[in-house]
Amino acid sequence: MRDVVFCLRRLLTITWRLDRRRFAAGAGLLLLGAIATPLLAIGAGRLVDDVVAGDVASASGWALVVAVALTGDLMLGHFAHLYYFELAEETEQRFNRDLLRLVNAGDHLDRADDPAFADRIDLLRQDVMQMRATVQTGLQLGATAVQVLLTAVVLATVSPWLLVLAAFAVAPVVLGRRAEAGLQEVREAQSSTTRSIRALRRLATSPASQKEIRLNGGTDFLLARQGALLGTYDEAMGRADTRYALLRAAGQIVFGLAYVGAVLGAFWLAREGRASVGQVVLTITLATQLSTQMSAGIEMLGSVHRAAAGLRRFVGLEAELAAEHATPPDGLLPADLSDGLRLEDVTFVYPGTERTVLDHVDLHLPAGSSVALVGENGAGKSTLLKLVAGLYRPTAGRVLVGGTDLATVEPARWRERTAALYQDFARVELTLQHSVGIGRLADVDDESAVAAALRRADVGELADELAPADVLGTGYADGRDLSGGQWQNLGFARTLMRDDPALLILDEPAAALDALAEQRLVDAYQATAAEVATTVGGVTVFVTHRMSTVRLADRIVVLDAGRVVEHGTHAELLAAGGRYAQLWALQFRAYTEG
Ligand SMILES: Nc1ncnc2c1ncn2[C@@H]1O[C@H](COP(=O)(O)OP(=O)(O)OP(=O)(O)O)[C@@H](O)[C@H]1O
Repeated sequence: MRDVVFCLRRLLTITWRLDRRRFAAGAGLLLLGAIATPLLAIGAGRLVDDVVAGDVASASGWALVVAVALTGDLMLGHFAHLYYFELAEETEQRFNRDLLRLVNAGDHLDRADDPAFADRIDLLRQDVMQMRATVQTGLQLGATAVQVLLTAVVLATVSPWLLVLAAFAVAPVVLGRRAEAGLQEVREAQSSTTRSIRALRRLATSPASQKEIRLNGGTDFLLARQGALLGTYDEAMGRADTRYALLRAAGQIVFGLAYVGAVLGAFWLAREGRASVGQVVLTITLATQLSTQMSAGIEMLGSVHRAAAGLRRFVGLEAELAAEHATPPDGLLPADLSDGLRLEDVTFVYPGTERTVLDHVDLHLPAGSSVALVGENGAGKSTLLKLVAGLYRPTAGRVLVGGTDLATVEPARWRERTAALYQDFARVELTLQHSVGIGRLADVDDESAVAAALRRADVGELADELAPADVLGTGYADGRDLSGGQWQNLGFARTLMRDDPALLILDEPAAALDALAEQRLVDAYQATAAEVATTVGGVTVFVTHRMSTVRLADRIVVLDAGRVVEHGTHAELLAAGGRYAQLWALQFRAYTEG
């Protein structure tokens, strides 16, 4: 019961604050409807007594009361619905906004990269739907409680003994609650199965994976796996559902027996001359209403209970994130960044994993230099880029910017000075103007700034083909989808919206580009790197597997299994005859033999 009280108090307080007018109107109409139901029973009882006594005038009056109560009973709920429907929608929007904030809370990516976190967010999205429904259910539950109370009071006017019936009505509630709790436990125990089912569904339906799955005829394979998981889930839930139904039925039987007792008791009172025919009718009507109210109440309690579990998850995550970000660093960047970037004995392990991805890395990236990171797949290049961008904090060691530990700098300060295009660049499905402009929020609507960024990225042809107001992507009915390379080009332009970065990061910026576009990008990148170096002394760090681009860098750093194994200029590393020289020879041979 604590859960129910917690949920209703929290949720109804939120809805009350969101829209007092709709709340008051919806709740008021529901309450009036709640009063109409017992009034109907009272009117019907009195009407019968007047008919038996032949009192036409009074009978007409009570008939009118019955008619009004009946109309109220039927109509008020509908009118209330108009109000609480919108209230529920506002509440859903508010929770969705909060969820978005929670997902994007914090200045680091520790959470965003964590699949368990993604799963929690997935679950919270469903919880929000449940909470939306509970706004309506919560108000209806309040009205039902009032109905039950009034029904009990009216029953007591016939005979206080009839209150025993109301007491027996508690049995289905208690057993129903226990049944619901059991169901919830099984649902939670099955959460890893439902998580796998969701992951398979995503795999089978996401546009990114669908092509390959179809080509390989993998649909049946996925369906079979999903079928097996669904089988496990259905078996566990089937057993729980049966138990649930039996417990609820037991509660209803207890109440049913009490109901028969109450009706027989009313007959007995009438036969003894201690109750009128009308009071027998009243008792039968109220007892029937009580049964309906109790069973509706149990349903509603179950729904509130489910919402309470969701709300606790929500509040828990809020508290967790608030504690994590309680004291973010608030230091400033040093005015003098001439020392460039330094990694001092940096070791890194992704949160929730055990493998060391960067292992005691010491590195100096001088101001105004361009640095290429080279290494095999999984060597740790992208991870190093995320660390210098401040998206992750080193597990051990320090990243220094202009001699200041990045861990002490307010994250937003460093973000303002960092421009990055990552390997898994975003397809920002907005208008061309916003898709590029979002790279520097202050200029998001500035057409000339976007045009300049497109020019710097040398993607003029694409820009000529599109108008700033053209909507991009498949997320909109009239959106225009772009090729992978075109999206990457726009990503590059977005990165170049910042024209004064202290750090410019390009992680495989040409992976999706054709040869011509790649050459353009390399030229544009070189021009930008040179500009960044001379104007603001910025450092450009890039990752590419194409050695012809790597050689253009001032310094080359070779990573192997999370360690820096070589660094120097192209000429120095060739002369050293180490790993870099091998890689160079390999690609050079491939070209000449090809
Ligand atoms: N979010 C993550 N959570 C856990 N491990 C990760 C995560 N991202 C990367 N890794 C692991 O860290 C190691 C280094 O990955 P990283 O992406 O830095 O390599 P890379 O050198 O950039 O590789 P590639 O050339 O393939 O892009 C890999 O073993 C990878 O599996």
